[in-house]
Amino acid sequence: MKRDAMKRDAMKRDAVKRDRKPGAGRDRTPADGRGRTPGTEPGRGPGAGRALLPGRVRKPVPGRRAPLALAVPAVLAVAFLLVPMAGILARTSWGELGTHLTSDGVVEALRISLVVSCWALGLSLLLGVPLAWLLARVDFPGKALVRSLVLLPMVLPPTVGGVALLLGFGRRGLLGGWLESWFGVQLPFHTAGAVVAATFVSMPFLVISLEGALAGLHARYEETAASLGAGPLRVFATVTLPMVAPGLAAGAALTWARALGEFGATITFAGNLPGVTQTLPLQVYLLLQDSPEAATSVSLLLLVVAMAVLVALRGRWAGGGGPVRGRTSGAVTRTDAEGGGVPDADGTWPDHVTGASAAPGPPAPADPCAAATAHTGAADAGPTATDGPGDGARTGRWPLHADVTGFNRLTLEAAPGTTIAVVGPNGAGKTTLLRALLGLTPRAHATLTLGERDVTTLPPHRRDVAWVPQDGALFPHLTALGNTAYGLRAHGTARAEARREAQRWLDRLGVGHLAHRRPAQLSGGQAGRVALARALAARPRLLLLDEPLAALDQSTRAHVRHTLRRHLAGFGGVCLMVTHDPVEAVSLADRVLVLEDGRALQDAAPAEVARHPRSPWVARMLGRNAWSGRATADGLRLGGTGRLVAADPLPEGTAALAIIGPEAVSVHRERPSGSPRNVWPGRVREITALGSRLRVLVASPQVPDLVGEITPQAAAELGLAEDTEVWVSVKATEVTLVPV
Ligand SMILES: Nc1ncnc2c1ncn2[C@@H]1O[C@H](COP(=O)(O)OP(=O)(O)OP(=O)(O)O)[C@@H](O)[C@H]1O
Repeated sequence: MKRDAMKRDAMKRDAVKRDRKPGAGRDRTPADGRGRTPGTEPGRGPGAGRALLPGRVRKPVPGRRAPLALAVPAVLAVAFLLVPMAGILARTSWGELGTHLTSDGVVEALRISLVVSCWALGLSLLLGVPLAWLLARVDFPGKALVRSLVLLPMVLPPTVGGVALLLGFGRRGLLGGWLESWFGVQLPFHTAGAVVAATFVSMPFLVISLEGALAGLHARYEETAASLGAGPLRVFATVTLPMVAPGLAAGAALTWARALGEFGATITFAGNLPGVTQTLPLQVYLLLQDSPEAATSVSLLLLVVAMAVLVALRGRWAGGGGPVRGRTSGAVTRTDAEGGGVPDADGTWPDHVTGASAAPGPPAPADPCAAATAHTGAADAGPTATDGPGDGARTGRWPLHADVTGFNRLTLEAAPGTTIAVVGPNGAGKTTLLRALLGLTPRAHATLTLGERDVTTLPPHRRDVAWVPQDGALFPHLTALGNTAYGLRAHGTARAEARREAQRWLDRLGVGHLAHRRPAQLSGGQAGRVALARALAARPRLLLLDEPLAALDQSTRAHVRHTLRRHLAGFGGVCLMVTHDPVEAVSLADRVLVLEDGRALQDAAPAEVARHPRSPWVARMLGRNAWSGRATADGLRLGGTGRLVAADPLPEGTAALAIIGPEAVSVHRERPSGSPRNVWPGRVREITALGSRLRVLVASPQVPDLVGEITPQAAAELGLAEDTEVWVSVKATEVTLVPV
């Protein structure tokens, strides 16, 4: 009964809260890399990387006219760039173009150029991709210096670069002699030397472009993939690379184009040997002396290639980091799955990547608990299983024990199947607690045992702890089905079976018909359900939900809450669910854990928390008035002169909270006579609708603000409006005192 009453309360409160809540994309701290527009993380990464991504520039305001003082120099700048290009076009001998471009020398130089630029691109990818990842993802001493070093060849005069290469890799260079005597490798005057020179000059384009893209890709995509069971390399291949594909493609194209046009470093380091190191730019230089028309023709060729690359890149630069919600086509270039170890859009990687057999596995159990058990069997057979005999894993039930230190300081014990709502004000440490349990933050450390298995020292992908971050973090390059199958594939389920089971999960969550849509084509609520399906399908032993229903509208919220309750009921692990929503806390949780400053202020059943909230924040979250003070013989002395009479006083001097339900507050136009012991004058500050009732906020000079709840009819009869002078009263029997 009490619980029902509390739910009703909470529902009302929920409606008010919804009005206040800005919704899914609400502001959050970027701490630990969370809570931003999906896919992007402003403020991180090198400015240089961003500078190479003109597509990120804010759209111009339509109809805005440029001030003359800016327009004139801008036009001059364009003209300055255009005139030399126009010069090439104007002076080209079009009749002889074919002859010039097919002469032996030019064809040979073109061949060398293509060989050199393709090798330079290959080398840049091989070395530059890991370097970009390191710069974007890892903090290490001297990082700024390394980044400057990477960028140096872009600003260094190429001839100086060539000299530097000579002194490093030339015959008398630091490494040159050693390279020659040990490996017989000579770089100067060899094509390999031209490749080295071109790589030296062009690799920075790849690194900064990719670093910018990686820095813009929010880490939670990779973290979520890890929580679904994917190891670091798999995460890199199946999430990171596909999501930064536009940035990588842009960087690769620029790198290739720059290598194709390389001149200064090549001639200084590798020389100008026809058929060996003489590339097209060197050929242009030579032709300029003997045959200026031919030089113009070859220049035109290089100009056209460079222009073609830039035109082809137009719009793709914008990809940079992760795709932004709502951007549909072209934002993410899917890397082909065939043989590449990259998932297809539906989700799943070729079996050779997962090591799973192509044969369909056993049919998936119909309910999640059974599914979890089935998975456990597989996991236990694997090399990571450390469960001892008699482990709950065999029965698919995993109690939780966690000792958390650092920012959070608490011990958590929970029986299998327990759902704990984690509540607390902003900054209380809710998300930090989840991240500590995942092993994702250095800010708090959790000693974690799930079943008999101590996972404390295991990396996130081997903990069997699934995480649904606040915005779901669906992988934008995969369909809903692909997202849901991700964890199954990471755990080695064969492709066909993973897809079948993923489809079943989507069906259960009511989004089966959207299986082939990508996240950008889903509404917030649909995406939330897919994120839940994905986490549940991964068959975790501990499920972490960070405000799972926050993005949903009221009716969807009710539906998904119902579905979630059903699935959580069959779940053999523990579920921790961060929420600001009292309805969620009350209707889904067996326990409510109240955090404040990283500590557990209260950990009790929802009804108990509602009856005796130990913090004003929780009381208010549950829609109740909460005043703190010190117990007196007949009630509570509030700060200042305020007094409150309670029917069940606490020992005098006890620090306590007085909890008053809004329905217990009566509002009058005249001072009431009769039984109420608590009567104060006040003024209506605000009236808000809450379902079929009104909440009236009254400010009083004698006590803290008080919220009362009345019917619209009563409000009309009292003639209430903002600023109306009123009296409020509360019976002593309606005041609950809770020691804090
Ligand atoms: N990476 C970080 N570096 C430094 N401080 C951080 C980091 N992440 C979080 N914090 C701080 O730790 C405290 C707890 O943050 P946390 O995100 O866990 O709170 P929360 O309870 O989840 O808050 P909210 O309700 O706003 O999501 C806050 O004071 C926050 O500013």
